[in-house]
Amino acid sequence: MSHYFSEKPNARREQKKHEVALRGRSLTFVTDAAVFSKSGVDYGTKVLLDSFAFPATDGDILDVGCGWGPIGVTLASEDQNRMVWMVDVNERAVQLAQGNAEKNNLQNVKVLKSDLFQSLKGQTFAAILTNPPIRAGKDTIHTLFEQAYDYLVPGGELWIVIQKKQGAPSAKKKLQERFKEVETVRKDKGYYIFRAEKY
Ligand SMILES: C[S@@+](CC[C@H](N)C(=O)[O-])C[C@H]1O[C@@H](n2cnc3c(N)ncnc32)[C@H](O)[C@@H]1O
Repeated sequence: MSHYFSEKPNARREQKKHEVALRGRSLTFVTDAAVFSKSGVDYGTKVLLDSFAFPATDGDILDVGCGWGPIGVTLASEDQNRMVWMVDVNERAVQLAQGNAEKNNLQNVKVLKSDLFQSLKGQTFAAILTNPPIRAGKDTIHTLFEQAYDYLVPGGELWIVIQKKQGAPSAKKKLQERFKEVETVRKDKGYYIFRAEKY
């Protein structure tokens, strides 16, 4: 069986085009088999996008585990003066996110294959967003939180969506060990949005 987070999915191709409205913008995306939420925008991703506010701090934005790119493409389209980075360990996701940035005529996007932050050494970000790879396990999620802290500028913000049943309360505790302030921005149908600010 091919999981959505395999590095080199070998599932058959099943490309589909979607016209979607996100944060009031009409965007075009292509999805494919073996990439997370291939049939359209995940509900948690939509709640995260609807909740997000760009930080006051200047600087780049990062979408970790970008999948086919709904988070990064939407934010790059909204603020074309910021560079938006998208990374995923799944090569098919990286190709789709790159193609989706191009389909929406975006110049301010960088898409890289990366295991968490590995391909991002030396970069810093004003905001990091993630609909995290829960299926990769708790260790990966905790590493993601810890490394996100290191890659944020002072005052930078990590935004995450996580379902209550997937361990939202323990994720919040973990974030509070490291970040100055952890705010529950929204709770919607069991999806929690957390905003964690770096000291
Ligand atoms: C829940 S999905 C979210 C996808 C997309 N951001 C969205 O909102 O539809 C999590 C993503 O994390 C990716 N992923 C899993 N392990 C990863 C890792 N170690 N480094 C980077 N990305 C990873 C998966 O391939 C998947 O695309």
